[in-house]
Amino acid sequence: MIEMHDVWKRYPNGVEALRGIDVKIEQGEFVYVVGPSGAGKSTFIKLMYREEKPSSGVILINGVNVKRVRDWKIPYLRRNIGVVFQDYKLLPNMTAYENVAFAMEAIEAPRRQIRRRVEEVLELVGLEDRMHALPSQLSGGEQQRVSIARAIVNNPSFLIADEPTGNLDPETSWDIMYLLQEINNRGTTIVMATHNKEIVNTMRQRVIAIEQGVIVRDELQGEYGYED
Ligand SMILES: Nc1ncnc2c1ncn2[C@@H]1O[C@H](COP(=O)(O)OP(=O)(O)OP(=O)(O)O)[C@@H](O)[C@H]1O
Repeated sequence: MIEMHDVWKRYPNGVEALRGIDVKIEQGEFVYVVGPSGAGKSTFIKLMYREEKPSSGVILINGVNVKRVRDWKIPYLRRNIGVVFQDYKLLPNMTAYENVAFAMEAIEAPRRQIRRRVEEVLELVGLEDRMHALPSQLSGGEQQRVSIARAIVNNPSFLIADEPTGNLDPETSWDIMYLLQEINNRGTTIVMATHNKEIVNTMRQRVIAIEQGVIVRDELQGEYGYED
């Protein structure tokens, strides 16, 4: 479970990106985070994987207060949280296989486990035939599949995605959504910030809307609710 209690985020330049966030996300949920540009969606998501720290308030990830986690323990916290970005963030000089394996090497998984598990997740995302390709040899949708494989390879409880379909055409975006749905069906909690109205309105999952740093709407089977 992810819990936030009266969470505020003030950046050093004085911008208050989040102003008193209270939220609970249970294991197994699929949650869309929507809202206008600059509303605080990315900040909300960055706090979950501790890319940013809250200025005040408490964030618990499976009961662990992320503020109290010492820096050297962050890799262990992150092991439980896979992250997917709009621009994939793959290492350009490593193959698809190596990009995914790297995430297991980082947590010092046993070598014999790595090969089996990396092949398994690349198969799950439909890339078993492309595993020795470099990112530059893959389409945007394929690169996003690699990044999803990398995010789930260590079996995290949570998958956090910031605009994962932002650079993809509508058809490829839907392929990625079906993949995320399949991962959610297997028990992984998914939190996804998005501007994709069609996807949110078709999937009808929980929707949290943020405006000016405040949660203004939190609905099960919600709608996108904006025009863009
Ligand atoms: N590192 C930072 N330093 C200072 N201000 C920041 C920083 N990151 C974000 N902000 C500001 O905080 C506010 C919220 O930004 P955030 O990126 O969380 O919004 P967003 O809802 O994700 O927007 P978008 O939909 O455009 O990605 C904005 O006013 C932004 O300019």
